[in-house]
Amino acid sequence: MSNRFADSHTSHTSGHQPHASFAAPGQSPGADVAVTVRDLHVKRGKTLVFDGIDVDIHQGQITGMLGPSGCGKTTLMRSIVGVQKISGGTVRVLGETAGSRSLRHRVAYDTQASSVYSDLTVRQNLSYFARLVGASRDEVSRVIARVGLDAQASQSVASLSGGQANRVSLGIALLGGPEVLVLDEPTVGLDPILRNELWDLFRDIAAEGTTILVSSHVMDEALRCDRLLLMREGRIIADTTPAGLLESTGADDPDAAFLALIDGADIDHTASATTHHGRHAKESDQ
Ligand SMILES: Nc1ncnc2c1ncn2[C@@H]1O[C@H](COP(=O)(O)OP(=O)(O)OP(=O)(O)O)[C@@H](O)[C@H]1O
Repeated sequence: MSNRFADSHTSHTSGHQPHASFAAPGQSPGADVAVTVRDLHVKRGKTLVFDGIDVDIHQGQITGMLGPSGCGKTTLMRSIVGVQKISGGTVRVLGETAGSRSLRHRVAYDTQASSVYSDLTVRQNLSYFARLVGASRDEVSRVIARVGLDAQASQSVASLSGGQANRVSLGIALLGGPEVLVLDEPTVGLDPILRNELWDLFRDIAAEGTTILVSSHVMDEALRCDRLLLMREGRIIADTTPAGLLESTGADDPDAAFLALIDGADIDHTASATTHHGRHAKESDQ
């Protein structure tokens, strides 16, 4: 069975509600920030994934989270959605603590591994999840059209192409019109044409005011984002824009830019490790 599941959804009636805005570093005061992460520490098993990271995600933008496998993209997404146990710091989403009950219907999460029922049709899948979130039958039809699956609505998910199946999963996350949409590698395994189609859809959804956080390790997808968080080994090595990334590194393409950043980050990492080390040494001296 294909495994995709949208963990939480916005209720149809909640709409886009006003929320507190935060001034983010490098942003003008009053700029709307949907997600604020401060000094986040996360340990998973024996792995210290984050040792104090700060992130801001701006409202109504597509923020891409890119970095090699294991750098912490899923862990950061899980922290934002509120399903990750954190050992320190704060994660605020739409002015509330991540994972708060009040966010359950305002934040949708499309994980890498979840549960679309492959033996059910597209409409049956959407209808099932719509019942869970209290979305209407009309909304199911609207979402099916939104993700371009009208012609496949009566087909079983098992009979769909990979790109179509991904759109079922995205449709489930869209039920209820979430204000924040967190998508973990939604284009993985898709050919460039299908990836392009899906990114066009993300762009349309963001244009309606939805904040989208999307992870990928395909660097060319970076160019489709408004904002980029580039990660490596549990650190944010750049919080930038596509143009800023190319400009600051002088690279012609995002792959080369990322490699250039890694070179620079290795220097930063040494500096930051020294700082941490120094602080810890001082603390242990006390
Ligand atoms: N359940 C777990 N127990 C122990 N360590 C874990 C667990 N889940 C993840 N990790 C470790 O945490 C780190 C970050 O993993 P994470 O899944 O967030 O990375 P990622 O960037 O999303 O990777 P990918 O692109 O492969 O999905 C990795 O070193 C991983 O091995």
